[in-house]
This record gives sequence, C-alpha cells and structure tokens, in this order.
Amino acid sequence: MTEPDIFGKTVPILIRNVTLNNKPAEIYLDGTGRIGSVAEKITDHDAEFIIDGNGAAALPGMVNMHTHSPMGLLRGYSDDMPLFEWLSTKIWPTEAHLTENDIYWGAKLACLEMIRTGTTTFNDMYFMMNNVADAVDEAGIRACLSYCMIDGGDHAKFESECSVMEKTVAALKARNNPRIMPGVSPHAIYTVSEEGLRWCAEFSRTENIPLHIHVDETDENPDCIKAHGMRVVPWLDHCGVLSERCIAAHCCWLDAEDIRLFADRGVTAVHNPVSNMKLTVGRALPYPEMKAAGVNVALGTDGASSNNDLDMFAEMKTAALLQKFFWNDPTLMPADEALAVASRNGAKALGINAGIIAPGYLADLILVGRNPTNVPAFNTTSNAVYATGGLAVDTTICNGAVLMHEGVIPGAEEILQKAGEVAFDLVRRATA
Ligand SMILES: C[C@H]1O[C@@H](n2cnc3c(N)ncnc32)[C@H](O)[C@@H]1O
Ligand SMILES: [Zn+2]
Repeated sequence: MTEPDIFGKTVPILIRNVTLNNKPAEIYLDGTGRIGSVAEKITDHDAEFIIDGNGAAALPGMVNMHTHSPMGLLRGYSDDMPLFEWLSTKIWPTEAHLTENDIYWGAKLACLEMIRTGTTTFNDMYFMMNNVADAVDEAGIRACLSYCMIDGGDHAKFESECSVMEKTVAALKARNNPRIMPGVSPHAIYTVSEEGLRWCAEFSRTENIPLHIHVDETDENPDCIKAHGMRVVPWLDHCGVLSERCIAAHCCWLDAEDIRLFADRGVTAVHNPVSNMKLTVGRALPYPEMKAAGVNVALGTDGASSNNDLDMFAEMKTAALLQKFFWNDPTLMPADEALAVASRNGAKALGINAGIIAPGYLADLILVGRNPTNVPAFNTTSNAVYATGGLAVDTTICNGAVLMHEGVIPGAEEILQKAGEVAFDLVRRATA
C-alpha cells in the first residue's frame, strides 16, 4: 500500500532494490530536488521515505520537447487528414473557442498523462500559458511554456501578439517556480511575418530563454524560396532565429547545408515521428546526417490531437523504427541513443541538469516495474525502448517529489472526469 503522504514533497527519499544500467542500485534523493548519491548499497542517509523498487528499472524521466498540452481536449476529434486541411478546417476553428478553463483542464489532462507514462519535463507551445502554468504547478511536473505567436503578416496583430508574449513571459517569471521556465514561440514561417520572427529572436536573446518553432514539417522550401529567395533554414538565420536557444520541431526537410547551419548555430532539432507519420509529412528527420554533423537531436510527441498520445516510450520506439526503416539501416538510432534523444538531449536544450541518474543531477527519474514486457532484463534500456510502453512506469519523481507511486496519482479521477466534460462542451460550442 502506498502511504498517502509520500506524494508531492521534495524530502529526502531512498530508493532501494532497483536496477540502474543493468546493475543493482540504490538511489538517494537529498531533499533539495537533486540526486544525492547512487551506489549498490546506501547506508548513510536521512530518508523520510523509503521506496522499495521490487526490481524495477530506474531511468531518467522523459523530456518531451514538442507539445501543445491542452490539445489533449481534441484527441480523436479529427484524424486521418493532411496537415493544412486538418489545421485550417478542424483545429484552428475549434481553438478559436477555447477558454481559460478549457486550457487549464486540457493541460491538467496532459500533465496527468505525462506523469502516468514517465515524462518529467515538457516543452510546450500554446495559448493562455498562465493557465497551463497553473496545471504544471499543481501537477509537480517541470515545463518550459511558450505563448504561440501567429501574426499572419498583419502588423496590428503583430503588435498585439508581442504584447501578449511580453505579459506571458513576465507572468511566468514572476511565479518564481523552479519547475516553470518561460520560452517564446513564433508558430512557423508560414504563419509569422519577418518582423514577428525578428522580434521573437531578439526577445529570446534579451530574456535568455528558449525559442520554440515549427520548422520544415512538410516541405516549406518551395514557398519560402518564392517569397524570400531562399530556403527555410537560411531564412530563419537571416531573421536571427537560429541560435543555441532555438528548439526546432519536426525538421523533416532539412538538406546538408541546412544541417550545417543548425550545427554552426547550435540549434536543437526535435524529432516527432508519430505525428509525422500520422500527418504523412513525406520524409523522416535526417537523423544520420544530423548526428554526423553534431546537431543536438531531441524527441517530442507533438499535441495529442496529431499523435494521439503523449507517451514518450511509444515515441522512442517509433523514432528508432522510423529512422531504421526510412534510411534503410537497422543500425541507426540504437536503444541507448533513443533513450538519450528522449531524455538528456532535451534537458540539454532547455539548460537543465537532468536526463542522467547521477549525484548532483535533478531528481527527475522514473521506475519501470517488472511486467511481462521487460523480463528477462538482459538490457533494461533495450526493454524500455523496444518493449515496454509508458503505462509500465509505476513511479514518477520530479524535482525530488513523488508524483506517482505504484501507478497511483492523487486527483487523477477528477481530472479525467473534468477534461472529458470540458472537451465535449468545447466541441459543442465550436460546432453550434
Ligand atoms: C500552437 C499552435 O500550433 C498548432 N499545431 C498543432 N499541431 C501542429 C502541427 N503538427 N503543425 C503545425 N501546427 C500545429 C496548434 O493547433 C496551435 O494553433
Ligand atoms: Zn507542433
């Protein structure tokens, strides 16, 4: 039985009887949100709680680097369409009816799903991010939250979007919550003007916060060449967008020169294999060339209306399989790389000391309990990537606080109930 008061507190915790990198281990969380020590046996500790892993595999928490968390409200609402038709006929008309209450419950649902499936940090782009921040704060998860700018080339809209962006960043900063980081998000080159891109780039630089953008999901190059006389990646560079703060989602259509620019500028590319296959964007992120060029590659699910879940275990498996299949090479993205792409590479892009279970790192970690999909445990990383889905996670810890234990997340039932109601009401209003 789970002790009810184990949840949500950053206190000294000893985790016993787990395997870490295929070896027996104990992990001590020092009560400051960090990992204190890792050893085969830990006797010198001050633990307030002891968690018996019963042979579970300890892994770093997953870092989901591209999401639109409230979009879980539209899971299964509209499937099996091409990207632009899906956005313009189904998604954007419905999003026009979103209220702060919808955003809050949508984000609560996303946090619940992520905690349930072993994600401890996510990088989110959406609207009304203060309401998303309330959900993140209450859930105990970690997130980088960015307001999504869409100006459509309209100068008045550009000005009002800048003002929302500034207010959002100021409000998120004022929370002084170490788990909530602000970012800035111009949506994409086809929805944001040159002045919008330039302004976001400059704001990200002066605030020293990440810039999160959709890049080359479908082939945006022919239109970009027509409009600006250059490909998408040089255009972004021309607008000042590319830097080590830039987190570029999708990146399916980059060529060798684009990849070189990403490497030179220190941009992180986010692979979204499930969403890319579902929306059939035409090409897989060129991982072999990015890896050879030294580009940091992270992993994301995209929103739960194009995925349709936020399970990073499913995403790791799909990433590894898609890369092997599309580039016709079974040695591509082996399990340990898939795990790094899903955890520490994202942490690196966000500038957080996470994604590795070792002393001094953030205590953002998960336990995958023994179940039929991970026996025998020749290689727990292989099992995590190729065999075990996210629902096999039974304990999720973020910032040294237990958010799920033995599959239990306090308050889960109310969130499932409310999110379901809010979603149906949103669609009723949008289609009335
Ligand atoms: C944040 C904004 O991005 C939109 N959005 C959701 N999924 C995608 C996608 N795959 N490509 C581009 N935009 C997307 C959301 O619907 C919202 O309007
Ligand atoms: Zn997206």
